[in-house]
Amino acid sequence: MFLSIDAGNSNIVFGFYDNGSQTWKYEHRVETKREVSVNKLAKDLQLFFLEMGLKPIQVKQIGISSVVPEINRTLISLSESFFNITPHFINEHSYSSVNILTTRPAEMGTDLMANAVAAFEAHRSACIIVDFGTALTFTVISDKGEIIGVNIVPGLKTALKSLFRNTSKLPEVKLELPTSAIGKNTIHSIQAGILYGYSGLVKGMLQTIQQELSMDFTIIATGGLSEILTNLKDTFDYIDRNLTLKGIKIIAERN
Ligand SMILES: Nc1ncnc2c1ncn2[C@@H]1O[C@H](COP(=O)(O)OP(=O)(O)O)[C@@H](O)[C@H]1O
Ligand SMILES: CC(C)(COP(=O)(O)O)[C@@H](O)C(=O)NCCC(=O)O
Ligand SMILES: [K+]
Repeated sequence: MFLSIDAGNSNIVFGFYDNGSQTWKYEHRVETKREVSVNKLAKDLQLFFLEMGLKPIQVKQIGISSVVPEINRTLISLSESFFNITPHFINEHSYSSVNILTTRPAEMGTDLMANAVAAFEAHRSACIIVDFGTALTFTVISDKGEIIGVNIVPGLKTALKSLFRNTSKLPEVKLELPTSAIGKNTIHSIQAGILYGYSGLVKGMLQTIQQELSMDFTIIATGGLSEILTNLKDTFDYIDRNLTLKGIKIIAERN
């Protein structure tokens, strides 16, 4: 099995690709804690392996993308101690063949790079990837697979949490699309505001980008919150929750 580790600002995702069935057969998610120890992660994984009837020796290769530098060392140590494998830790040198048309290519999140590589590998067309994570990001890729640019907005949950934290009377609500965009009580008002507001943001951003470049793109959604805005299902050509895991595997295997 190949193990992709995708360390995001909210979750560390361990995705296991089974070569036999050619599927992402197992997935384990843990909350991202900046202070986490190797031991704690190893114990979590051990329990997961026990539940799934897996053994560490079944993992033959590991690729890691992290946008949380505080835990990089921990993830590398975990790969070495739990799996006895030196992982491919993705950095800006891992994808030197990809043309990045931004002014500071090294700054770009390796998760966004992984998304871009996986999307272009699958579709071979100009794409925009909308990643619904802690941040909501739009990554624009040309029909030659070049990274044209990125757009970063607070994610749905991040916006909601910030509203809750910065007000006295507003509660943290469930991220569920209400039937009406006009709120009739506080909870409904927040849900309508965040969910219909973000639907408009996503549609508007995609339209603005496509107009600016005078071309159409294949639109791919990914990330933990990619299925919350159910009213956007016609806006996306594809929803692929495993896009980042796939990209990590492709990049690691090329290196
Ligand atoms: N299946 C799910 N259903 C609802 N919320 C989810 C699901 N998966 C992840 N989330 C939440 O979505 C948010 C973004 O998750 P994720 O895409 O993993 O973020 P990141 O990549 O920034 O760590 C987090 O708050 C996470 O708890
Ligand atoms: C934009 C991000 C915060 C997204 O992270 P996530 O929401 O997946 O946790 C991450 O890709 C990042 O820290 N990027 C570095 C800045 C950049 O991509 O330009
Ligand atoms: K992510």
